[in-house]
Amino acid sequence: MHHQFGKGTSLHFDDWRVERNQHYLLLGSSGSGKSTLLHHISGLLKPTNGNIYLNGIDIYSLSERELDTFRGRYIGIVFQRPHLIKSLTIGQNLLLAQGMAGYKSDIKRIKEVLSSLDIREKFKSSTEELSQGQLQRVSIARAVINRPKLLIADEPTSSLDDLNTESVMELLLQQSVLNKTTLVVATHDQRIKHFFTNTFQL
Ligand SMILES: Nc1ncnc2c1ncn2[C@@H]1O[C@H](COP(=O)(O)OP(=O)(O)OP(=O)(O)O)[C@@H](O)[C@H]1O
Repeated sequence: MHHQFGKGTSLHFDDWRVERNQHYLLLGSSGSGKSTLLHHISGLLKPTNGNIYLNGIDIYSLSERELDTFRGRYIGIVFQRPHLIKSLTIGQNLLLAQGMAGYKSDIKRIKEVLSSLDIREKFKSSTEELSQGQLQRVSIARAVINRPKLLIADEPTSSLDDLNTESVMELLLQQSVLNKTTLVVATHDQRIKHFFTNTFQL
């Protein structure tokens, strides 16, 4: 696969096959193209050449609208920062994620996911009432709420101390097992290497 940014950087990626329910670490130094590749596989950036198949579907053959729904249903993304909507409660943020994927509201599911992340009591709280660690849990909750096939995390630990790094990694692995989701974590953080047997080096 290949990506060309205008007349600037040209990136080449070897073929990468990701097996269902496995955990993968995407490693590469700064500028090697980790975020670009994550954008490709998240359905956010069409590669200049090459295809991305998820569940047998060539995702960039979908219309923009179909791809939006597909992404909401099958791909969960944990960004470095939570990106929650401040004017909504935690519960409402998760309801929105269900709606965006074309699903009906399922409050039982929301409470179940919040419980599994130990923040069930924050359902009615506003985002300002939560600590950074709790917000990161909400962001993991939002990523798994629709039981995606693929859970992607971009540098989830680079700004965390050692203790929080361990705990976020344990949560991501636990949630991927609980929701039967393939996990892909991109990082240059050597501290989390030992959590993975599968690595893809850029
Ligand atoms: N929108 C863009 N326009 C032009 N060049 C870009 C664009 N996005 C990324 N690049 C270039 O592509 C290369 C890869 O960038 P990318 O962000 O994918 O790397 P990365 O491995 O995620 O880096 P980091 O670990 O520093 O976040 C870099 O040289 C970057 O300058």
